[in-house]
Amino acid sequence: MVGNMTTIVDGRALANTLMAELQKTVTALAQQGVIPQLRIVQVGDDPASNIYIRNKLRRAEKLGIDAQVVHLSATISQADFMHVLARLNADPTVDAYMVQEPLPPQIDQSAVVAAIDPQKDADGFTPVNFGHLWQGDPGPVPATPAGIMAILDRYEVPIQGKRAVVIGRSKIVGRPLAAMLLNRDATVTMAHSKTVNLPAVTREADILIAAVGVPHFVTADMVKTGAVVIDVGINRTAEGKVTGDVDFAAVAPKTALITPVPRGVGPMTVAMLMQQTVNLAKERVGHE
Ligand SMILES: NC(=O)C1=CN([C@@H]2O[C@H](COP(=O)(O)OP(=O)(O)OC[C@H]3O[C@@H](n4cnc5c(N)ncnc54)[C@H](OP(=O)(O)O)[C@@H]3O)[C@@H](O)[C@H]2O)C=CC1
Ligand SMILES: Nc1nc(=O)c2c([nH]1)NC[C@@H]1CN(c3ccc(C(=O)N[C@@H](CCC(=O)O)C(=O)O)cc3)C=[N+]21
Repeated sequence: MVGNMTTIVDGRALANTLMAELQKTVTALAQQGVIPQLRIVQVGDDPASNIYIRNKLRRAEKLGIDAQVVHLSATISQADFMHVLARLNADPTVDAYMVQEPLPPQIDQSAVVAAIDPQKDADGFTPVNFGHLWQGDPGPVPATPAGIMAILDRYEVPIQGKRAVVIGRSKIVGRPLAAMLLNRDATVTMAHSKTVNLPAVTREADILIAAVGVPHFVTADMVKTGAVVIDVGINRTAEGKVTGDVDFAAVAPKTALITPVPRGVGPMTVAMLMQQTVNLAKERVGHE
């Protein structure tokens, strides 16, 4: 075992470093009279969403970004929801907004995402920005995969030519992350619930990313010695603690670098949302 050679990522410290850098930009914008405006659309009262949104508001306040929650009833109709989005699109004072997921079943998630103005798309979830990402063009991108790429870069993990395996193909993590890794010249495999003999696939990975939503899903036998392992999972235990998708105690000693949960990818997600909000505000000022 090479346990003494394992780097454990400190996502909170890295997020703090990036936010200190971003602070300079926010201060400079404030001197021009510009305060970045972020809106978070929340539908209902999902307890996990409450925690994430609180983290986002706290971070924004610290930076001097004006972030406000647009709170909608869990029983809102599709038509009323679309009106809210149209208002946000038309409001010239709003730089960026996001619709927190999950959404209630009566809401058509694809229609909602497609209705967001791509120039205000804080999450990079709109079809237009997804298209830009898969074409390798610039634009707003989803925060969680952006945070993962920032971790890889700041910890100087080589990506070009490496074999990356992403477990999970969601719109918010797996798919955009695969595009980002591909754009950086990794050889990317997207694994999911229909993948046959998953451990054989994951053992090939130089960079293994788990975005599954199942505690302890990635076990030591699935990991190549010396691999980089990124754990995206946020799973709540019966005792109310959060745990990732990786069996950390067993897997960490085999890895060159691993992210913990909490304090791994999660804080980076919030940091990337802030960065993107500032970027979109800068673009608005540039167009004025
Ligand atoms: N740290 C952060 O900032 C964030 C954390 N998360 C966390 O990441 C995790 C994943 O979230 P999200 O991407 O939204 O998840 P989804 O539930 O949308 O997707 C899960 C993915 O895992 C795949 N999967 C499920 N079971 C298996 C299996 N047995 N073998 C292989 N693949 C499987 C599914 O495959 P299939 O498509 O075939 O069904 C699906 O693609 C969750 O724990 C979530 O809380 C999410 C967003 C941000
Ligand atoms: N439109 C949309 N965009 C999202 O980006 C989005 C979403 N919907 N729905 C849910 C997921 C999840 N997500 C997280 C944000 C912060 C932490 C976070 O701050 N985590 C901390 C604290 C964890 C805790 O204590 O719960 C940590 O991992 O250390 C985690 C997860 C964003 N998501």
